[in-house]
Amino acid sequence: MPQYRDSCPVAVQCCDVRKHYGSGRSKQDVLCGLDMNVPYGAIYGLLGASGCGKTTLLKCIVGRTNVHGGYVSTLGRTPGTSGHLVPGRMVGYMPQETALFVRFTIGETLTFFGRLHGMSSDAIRERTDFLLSFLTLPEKSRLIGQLSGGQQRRVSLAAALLQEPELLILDEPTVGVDPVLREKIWEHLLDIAKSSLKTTIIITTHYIEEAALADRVGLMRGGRLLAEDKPSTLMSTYKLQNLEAVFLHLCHRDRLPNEDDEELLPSISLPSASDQESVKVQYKRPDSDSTGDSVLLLGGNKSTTYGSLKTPRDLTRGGCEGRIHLPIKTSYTYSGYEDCVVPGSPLSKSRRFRKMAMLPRARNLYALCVKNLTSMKRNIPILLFEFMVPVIQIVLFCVCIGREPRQIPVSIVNQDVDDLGGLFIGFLNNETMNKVAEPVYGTFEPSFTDFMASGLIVSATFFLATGLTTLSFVLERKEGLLERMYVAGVSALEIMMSHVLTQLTVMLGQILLMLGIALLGFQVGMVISACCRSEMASIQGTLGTMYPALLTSDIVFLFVYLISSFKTLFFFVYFMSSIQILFFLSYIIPGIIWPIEAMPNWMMKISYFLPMTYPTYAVRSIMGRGWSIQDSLVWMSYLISIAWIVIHSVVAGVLIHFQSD
Ligand SMILES: Nc1ncnc2c1ncn2[C@@H]1O[C@H](COP(=O)(O)OP(=O)(O)OP(=O)(O)O)[C@@H](O)[C@H]1O
Repeated sequence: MPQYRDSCPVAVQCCDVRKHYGSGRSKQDVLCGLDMNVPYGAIYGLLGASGCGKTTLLKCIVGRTNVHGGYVSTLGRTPGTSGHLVPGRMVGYMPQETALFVRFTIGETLTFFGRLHGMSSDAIRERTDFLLSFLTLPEKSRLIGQLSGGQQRRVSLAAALLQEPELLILDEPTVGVDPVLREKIWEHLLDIAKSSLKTTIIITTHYIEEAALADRVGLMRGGRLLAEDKPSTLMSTYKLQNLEAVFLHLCHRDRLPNEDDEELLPSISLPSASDQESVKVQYKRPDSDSTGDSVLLLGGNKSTTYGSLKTPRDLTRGGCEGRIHLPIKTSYTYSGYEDCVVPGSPLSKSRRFRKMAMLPRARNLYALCVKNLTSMKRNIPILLFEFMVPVIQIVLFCVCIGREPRQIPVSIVNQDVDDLGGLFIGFLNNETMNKVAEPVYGTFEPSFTDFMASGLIVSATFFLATGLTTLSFVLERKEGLLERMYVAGVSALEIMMSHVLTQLTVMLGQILLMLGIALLGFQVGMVISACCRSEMASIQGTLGTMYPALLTSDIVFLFVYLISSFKTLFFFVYFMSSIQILFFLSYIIPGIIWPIEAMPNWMMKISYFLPMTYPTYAVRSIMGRGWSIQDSLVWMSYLISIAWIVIHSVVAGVLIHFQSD
């Protein structure tokens, strides 16, 4: 039995939780000093109007977003701290959106999440079979995209139930589900909560009466709980027939802070209070004559309450000096569990950092790579497109550039006085002219075609990978899939690495295809000479240098993460149009079209630091001059590529971390 069950009977505890979005004038307070207690093994129904902050609260509970005040404890610890499996396999999360891969089958979807949770193949198969029959789903080979809306929601529920988590969080699971199935889902929830598994369930719903089946309900408004208790207790306390009436009654009674409460809110003037100083406060209930007093222990950023009075809402905002408005309206929502010791604390900066620096896990990488490859397999037109574009590029390039000139119009400027030259030229016609010598090749090594072909190969694959991976990220984020993967314990670094690995495979194929066309279709000299060279070193070098070229694609992921943090396709379009600028950065400055030696000195220096400059030169030297890994230019290309990868990964990781809210 986990340790927290002995020390604390609550699976989830929120104390004075505050959370806002935005800053400055656009700051929006979403959670305003919310307190919540979810007993272990209970079904907790979270009710509230649209936009009152339910989803935000759930995100705080699963550790997907940081709180700005107060603390959250989930299954005994602060969510998101290192070593805690929340987010991870201890929590099953069904978001509001269906959040499924539409091109996957039901079986593939559940296998993907099972792998992320470290389940064996047998366990996945067994649970899949059970969930399919329990949720009356069609056979597992059916594509998600071909299921009805209700069936898709049931698959989403199955993915949350798959690993039999200790905490199940369901954000409106019964929306769009028929009444029969809704009843069945509730039966199952009651079953798993009461069985030996003792799963704790938090469920949000707009169907208030459905929540009467829960062990405990929390009625939420304006970012805080108006009341929290057993449904029957709430109804008897307020002498009302149903939960809906209780909710309406509480909403009428409640007025949001700063409305017109001056005479109701007693205020006190405090002397300057330093950390851990205690202050005795007298208070009076607004709706009765009863009075009492309470001792508050004040801290710099926190305050703790002794007695029945809860933490003053304005304490943290205004600091410990001056007037404090006591939140009378919420001061009597008794939270219970007085003796509970909650081993949680606000997420500290050092903990955040530890979480960010987490090493990628092979299990997650494997599951993500299989997912990426399955996505590719299911999207043949896109895959063909990925291979066709570089082919078209190399063919057009070889057809149009570097060939022997023909049909060139020639004119002669003749300045002799007697116009004898003009007379002579007048006698010339197409038959008079005859070629007197074969054109001489090989004067310049490498030729212009050779010069550009290497750069083209490096950059053609680069652009396509950027666009397609970005698109996949934006869509996954938009459909809530990224959120779901994060809650399953996947890190941003793992998602990024899985895309690097799968794109590398595709890019290797693209490069071989382009080389084949350049060699067989157009006899590009440099490719021929590289292939004819028999020394082992040359072959190794040629292949080896492909890797820096491939790895430079990592720059993709900086853009990918920046863009995927925005939720609309607008930014994808914006990104694609900014390719104009990227053209200069990737074709002109790295010396793909024209040698960098012809640039001013300062520009040359900048060029050396760009990700494609060294790999392009290295490929050119290996193919044209037979250089190998021993040559400085070749190994420098590796170093520069690796440095770019590290820089991008760190920058992308930091950006994602701070944009995750
Ligand atoms: N990422 C975000 N950035 C800015 N504001 C946000 C963000 N997420 C939510 N909000 C805002 O916070 C408030 C609460 O949103 P939340 O999704 O938590 O509400 P909810 O109670 O779950 O609503 P519903 O029942 O309609 O799903 C809303 O006003 C919403 O616009």
